[in-house]
Amino acid sequence: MLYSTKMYNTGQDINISSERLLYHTMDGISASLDDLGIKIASQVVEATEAEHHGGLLSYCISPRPSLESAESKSHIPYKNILWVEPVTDDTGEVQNELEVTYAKASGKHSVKPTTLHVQISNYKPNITSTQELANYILSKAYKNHIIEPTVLVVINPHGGQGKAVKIYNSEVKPILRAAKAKITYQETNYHEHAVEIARDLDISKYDIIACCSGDGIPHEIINGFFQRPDKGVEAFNKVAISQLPCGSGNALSLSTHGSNDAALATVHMLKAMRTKLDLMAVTQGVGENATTKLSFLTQCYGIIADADIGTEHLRWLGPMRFDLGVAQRVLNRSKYPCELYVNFVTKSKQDISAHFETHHRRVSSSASNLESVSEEEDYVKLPTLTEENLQIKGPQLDESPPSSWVRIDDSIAKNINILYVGKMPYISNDVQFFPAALPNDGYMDMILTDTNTSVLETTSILMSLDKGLHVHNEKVHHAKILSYRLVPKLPGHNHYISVDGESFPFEPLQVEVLPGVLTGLLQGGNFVETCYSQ
Ligand SMILES: Nc1ncnc2c1ncn2[C@@H]1O[C@H](COP(=O)(O)OP(=O)(O)OP(=O)(O)O)[C@@H](O)[C@H]1O
Repeated sequence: MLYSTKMYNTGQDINISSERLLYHTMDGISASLDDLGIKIASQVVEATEAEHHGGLLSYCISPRPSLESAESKSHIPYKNILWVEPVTDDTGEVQNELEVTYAKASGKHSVKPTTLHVQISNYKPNITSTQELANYILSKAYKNHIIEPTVLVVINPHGGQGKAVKIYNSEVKPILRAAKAKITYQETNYHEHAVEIARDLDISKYDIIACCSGDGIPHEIINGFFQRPDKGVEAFNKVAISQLPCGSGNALSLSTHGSNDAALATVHMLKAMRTKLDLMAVTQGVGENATTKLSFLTQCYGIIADADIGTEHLRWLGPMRFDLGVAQRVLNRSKYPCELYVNFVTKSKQDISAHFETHHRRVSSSASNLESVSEEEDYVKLPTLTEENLQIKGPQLDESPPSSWVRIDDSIAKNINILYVGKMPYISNDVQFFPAALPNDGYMDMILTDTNTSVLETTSILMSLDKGLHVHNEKVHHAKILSYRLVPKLPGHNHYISVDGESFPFEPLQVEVLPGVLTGLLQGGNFVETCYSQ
């Protein structure tokens, strides 16, 4: 999947701090612990500042505001710490020093693991050995996260125009290794191989499936779980699914880890909070031919689906093919008539803002409560899923939609140019298409535009996608919904329906939310910031 060409940042990963540390990494420098991390003794910093005029060591990833308050120059926040263990001498005897491995800033938007030796002066009286001290720091570094997780890496070697394996080896693996994750490596050998991998997986072996790919592999893993005899109940309960951005479309990573950089996303994944995410059940066909697949990201009909999937033959053009495809269809006033039935939740854009604020505030405050709970009551317990949660409740496609569903007026439905429904805010690096999307509010966001809007206005709407401001344009229909049915009313030739960026049959489809099915890994239990949360 591919959306938009501009390669600047979401603004989420500029949180890498420019704070600096100045010392030789193996000196066993004096340090102390504070609430936020390891504080290097000020005299060490001063002495080494005088010594060094360049080659500074900088560090720090900062997914959430808690790091912004970290002290400058002399501080390694717990959030950056990947591993801590006692230093041993040549004979294997444990020394009074710790080896700390942490994520250090590398370039503007990335990180790499770096190691240093510290001597901590202040620690709790009940800590009686260097190993206990290391364990204590690790428990702070991985508060509400799994220490040494077992990770199944599923990698699409063709992802990211063939760069996925290289990105994994150079950026992802060093971070996973530094964090002592237990890695199982599995390449996909053909389309839908990841469905089989997830369907047949021994889930008892893994904490996380890390898809080193675009959004296609997480889509397949989720659907592989759904094909298990229990519809994936046990798998969804046990294993968190995450994406490390190695593909051309990395919406899952952008929306959850806030980064298109694979190393930074890996650190964020390791430090993220297990959080329940809603999925969407997409049904096509009737009777015995009815099939339901799960969608975690989007369904799309109209200009954007055609500009993405309908321009595959222009791959040689690179990412530009998508923008050209959209521009051509906007200028041609392309329209995509359909019948559209929607089960609305919100009636106005004010309702959406109010809903977002309430839900977002609730999640943020429960996440900060979790941060402040004692070390003993450490781990987040998620609600347990049952098969009931995966039951499809909507009518068959050959039955009438329920009377509570609104049929969209023909003045709009016959003139649609973009119908886009989503569950995650970012669909590409510079496009927050669904800025009001929430991880587990039980609703989808529907966005609709039609050709009653002028070319100029449509262009201006598309130009405001980077900041998510398009949703405030009065010509853009935006609502929180529970379910919908789309019946395309144009021939399928050269037209597409895309689900999570994958091409689906060009025929009627019905979609409903399945609340809280997927176990995902989110920073503080929320999606990254959007124009709604800022
Ligand atoms: N070994 C393989 N050979 C061919 N196709 C594969 C292979 N492994 C995975 N695929 C398919 O590649 C598609 C795209 O995967 P993914 O989203 O991970 O990558 P991407 O770089 O974002 O790709 P694209 O730009 O094609 O969307 C998926 O449909 C997946 O089934």
